[in-house]
This record gives sequence, C-alpha cells and structure tokens, in this order.
Amino acid sequence: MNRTLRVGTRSSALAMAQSTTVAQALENAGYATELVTVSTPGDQSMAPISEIGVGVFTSALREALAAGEVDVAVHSYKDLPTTPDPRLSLAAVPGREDPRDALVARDGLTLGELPPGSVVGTGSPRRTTQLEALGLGFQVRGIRGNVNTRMRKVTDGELDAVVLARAGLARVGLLEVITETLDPLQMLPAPAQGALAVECRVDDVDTEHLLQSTLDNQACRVAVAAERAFLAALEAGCSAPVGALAEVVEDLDEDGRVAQRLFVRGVVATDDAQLLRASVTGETTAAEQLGRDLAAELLDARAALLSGPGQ
Ligand SMILES: NCc1[nH]cc(CCC(=O)O)c1CC(=O)O
Repeated sequence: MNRTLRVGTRSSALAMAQSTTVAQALENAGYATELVTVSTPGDQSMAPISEIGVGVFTSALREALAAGEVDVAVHSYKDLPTTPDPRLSLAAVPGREDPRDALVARDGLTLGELPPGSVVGTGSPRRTTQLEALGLGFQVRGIRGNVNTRMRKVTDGELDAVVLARAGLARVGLLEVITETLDPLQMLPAPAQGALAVECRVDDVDTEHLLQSTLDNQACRVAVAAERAFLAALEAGCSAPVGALAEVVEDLDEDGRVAQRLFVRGVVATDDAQLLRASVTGETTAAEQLGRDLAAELLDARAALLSGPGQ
C-alpha cells in the first residue's frame, strides 16, 4: 500500500488525541497518513445526548468514510451504535485505556469524603443511577460539554464534583485532576469505555488488513465484544441505563485447570432506578455468548421483579 491513508476524526481534543495515536501507529509501521477533520452534530449541539440520539458523534464520520472522503474512521467505541453498518468493517480494536470512571472533586475529595448534599455533575443516566444507588445523599445534576467545560464547573464552584471516563482524561493528558478512580463495584463503566473502534470501508480489503495487523489487540477485542453483546441484548429488551466490564483473568476452567478466562460484570437499572447486577465467567472464545447470557440473566431478574413477590 503506497497511498496516503486519510484518517477521519472529529475536532474535539479527545477525538484528535485518539486519531493522532492511531495515525502515529500507522506511521510507525511505515504508512503515510493524513488527519481529516469531520464535524458532527454532537459537537455542534449542547442538548443532552438522550435527546439528540445515540450515534450523534459517530454517524457523520461514518458517512464520510462510506462516501470515500476518508479511508479510516477512529471512534470512541462506546459512542458507536450497536447495529452494525454493512458498508463498514470494524478492522481494529486497539489496546484499551483503563476503562473505569473517574471522580474529579473539589479539594481533592474522594466519593466517600464528599458530604451528603454534594452536587455531582454527569450527563449519563448510567452514572446517575449508580451514583444515586451509593446512598451517599448526593444531588446529581445533568451536565454536558467537553472535558474542560465539565471540569471548569468544579473549579468555578458550581459543582462539588464531576464523573468522567478516566480514558478521556488520560488521552488529553489530564490524569492529575482525578481525585479518585472509581471501583467497578461502585460504578461499572459504559460497555466499551476506554476502547477505540477503527473502521474502514468493507470493500477496502488492503486497508482492512493493514489496520488489523498493525492496530488490533485480541484481548481487548474479545472483552469489548462481550460488553457490546450484553448491551445489544439489553437494548432489545429495554432502554434502561447499562454498564458492563469484561476482563481477561486467570481462573479455573471447567476441568479445574488454571486458564485465561473472561470475567464479565453487568448492571442495568430498573424503571424505578433499582440496580440489577450479575456476572459470568467463561471461555474467551465465547465472548459474545457470555455477554448475551449475562443480559438474559438480568432480563429474567428484571421480569421477576416486575411480576412482584408471591406471583
Ligand atoms: N460520551 C462521550 C465520551 N465518549 C468517549 C469518552 C471518553 C473516552 C472513552 O470512554 O473511551 C467520552 C467522555 C466521557 O464519557 O467522559
């Protein structure tokens, strides 16, 4: 391949950091690249994501890729809708940043140190329900905007804290503002948080192959596949907030031997903001099935709850 690869990116600092990492890895492997900025409605509107819809950050980039304006699209994987785009191929899932959420609080405080009544900002129903379920008496307030806008609300004293993806802060070089990285037991991240999705056109097999061979990380792909299958199965059954985290761990297999296994945890909120949690462990080769099994378990638990005791 001796053409220059046009790498499509959104213009935000986070998106630029992500696409630069990908372009750099391709350059290091000996390919010429060029970043092409694509503006999306998600960057132009400050309305809540729940109103402007899933895919708001990714669809314009996907259109530019399908139309041949760029050759490669780099997305935050968690922003991609679960329905596949038949025109595109998910050529690579590179190594993931730490997928956990992070707290940025005034005066260096941790969650446990924030007094009851503290005002905590997040625009995500997943983070809101999990924050409220901690029972610490926080007032959760909806916010939007890029990382800097959100953090400024803490420095300005408008909020006591905000919750953000640790990965986003890591990518823009702001890890030092984090006052606590939240344990997945308190706050399960969004499915695929911290991971990138690198796409090309489905008929561009040269690019597909080179993205796969230079960028793809198998362990990360497997973990994210489980989380996304979990999300897709739940989306089919309800529209509630969902969190998930899949990790490759050393565990005993069915024959009692130590092996690499996939440990998947999931959470879904009920309509009255109760949280249902479950986990499964299984073969790394059965990632998507594990995600679907986990979803089925939680949908059953939800159905049992809805039908009420004694029925
Ligand atoms: N929804 C916006 C978005 N999409 C990806 C990230 C962070 C990077 C990532 O999770 O990979 C963020 C910001 C956030 O959730 O704080």
